[in-house]
Amino acid sequence: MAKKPTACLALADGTVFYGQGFGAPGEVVAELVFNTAMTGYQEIMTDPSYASQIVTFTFPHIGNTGVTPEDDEAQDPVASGIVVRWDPTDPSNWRAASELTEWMSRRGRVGIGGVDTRRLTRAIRQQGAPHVVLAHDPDGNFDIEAMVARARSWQGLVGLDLAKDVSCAQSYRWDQGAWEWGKGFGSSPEDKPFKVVALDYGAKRNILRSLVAFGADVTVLPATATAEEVLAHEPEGVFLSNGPGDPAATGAYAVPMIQGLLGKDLPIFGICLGHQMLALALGAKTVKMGHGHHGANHPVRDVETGKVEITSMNHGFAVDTQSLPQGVIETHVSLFDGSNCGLRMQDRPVFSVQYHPEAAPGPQDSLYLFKRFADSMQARRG
Ligand SMILES: NC(=O)CC[C@H](N)C(=O)O
Repeated sequence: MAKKPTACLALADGTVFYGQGFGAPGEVVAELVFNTAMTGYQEIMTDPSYASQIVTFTFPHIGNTGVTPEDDEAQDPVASGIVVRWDPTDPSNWRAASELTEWMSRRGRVGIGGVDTRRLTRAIRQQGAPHVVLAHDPDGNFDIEAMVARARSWQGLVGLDLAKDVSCAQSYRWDQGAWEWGKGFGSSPEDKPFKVVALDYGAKRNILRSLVAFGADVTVLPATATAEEVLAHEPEGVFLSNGPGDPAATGAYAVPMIQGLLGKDLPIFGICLGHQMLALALGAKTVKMGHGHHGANHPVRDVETGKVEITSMNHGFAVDTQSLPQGVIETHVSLFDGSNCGLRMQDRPVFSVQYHPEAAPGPQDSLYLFKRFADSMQARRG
């Protein structure tokens, strides 16, 4: 006999998927996306850019590497919930410190297993990321009509400002180390680290580690810091982080802060939300995509060299290429749909990318961008 469903997922169009609940009981409303990465579910769930989103994993064996604090991209899981094909797999990796389901229960995150994720992914591709309600009730009581109504009336991510909610409350110095791969810089005693201010709009830890790996001494500032507050640190370069929500909704703080830095002859490097907000500050526009890009194998072409990088991606908004003003060059494009994936100012060391050179999870093809940022700070020293 089929098991009684203990979780269900209701889409705003009325489609309902039943399955087995795991993690914490509860009900969440969010935007539903799919992620095609074959590994790294923990990094994905703790990436602050996933606030107010539920992630469908197209890879079926979720749980197989367990969970380890070393792989957290933030203090806690941030994605509102997850959808998987099978019940979570038992951990079989030597690094596992706990089990996925137990970790999710402790951290109050909802999951549903036993869902036909191929069918669901097709629905997401056709509809564009739908608004959904995910409920987990061990007794199996669901008010489907109320769930669909809640999904329908949810405002969605367009216009939603989430970056300042996931940002740090106070500034701090990143002292939790670097990855090994950037080493090389710092090997000689004359190497003086570059003073970098990183604006935290929901920064992934691996970005901060990567900045340090390429020679930075990183001070992290809250999302609402002003240009004056940033400049008071006398940075040699400024980094703009990834983050959740609509970039256009940060117009009250991030965009004017960036505009205040643009005239200052400072290297600026942005990733994902940071890229989008830099584009807005330069006078371009951002748009909501259909189902967005979420995965660890997206091909991107470097327009200037012709080289193709395989990249990690997580975004549902994009910079409108047509809106880039004069003096701002498109540097990278997605080979999946031609959307904008990078820009730079023609006459200044100001550049950004839509994808994630820090990986976590994903390939490390694009690490050179951290080196480019370090090189521009070195050049400024003269
Ligand atoms: N990873 C990110 O920084 C995401 C940026 C933005 N929230 C988007 O979805 O496009």
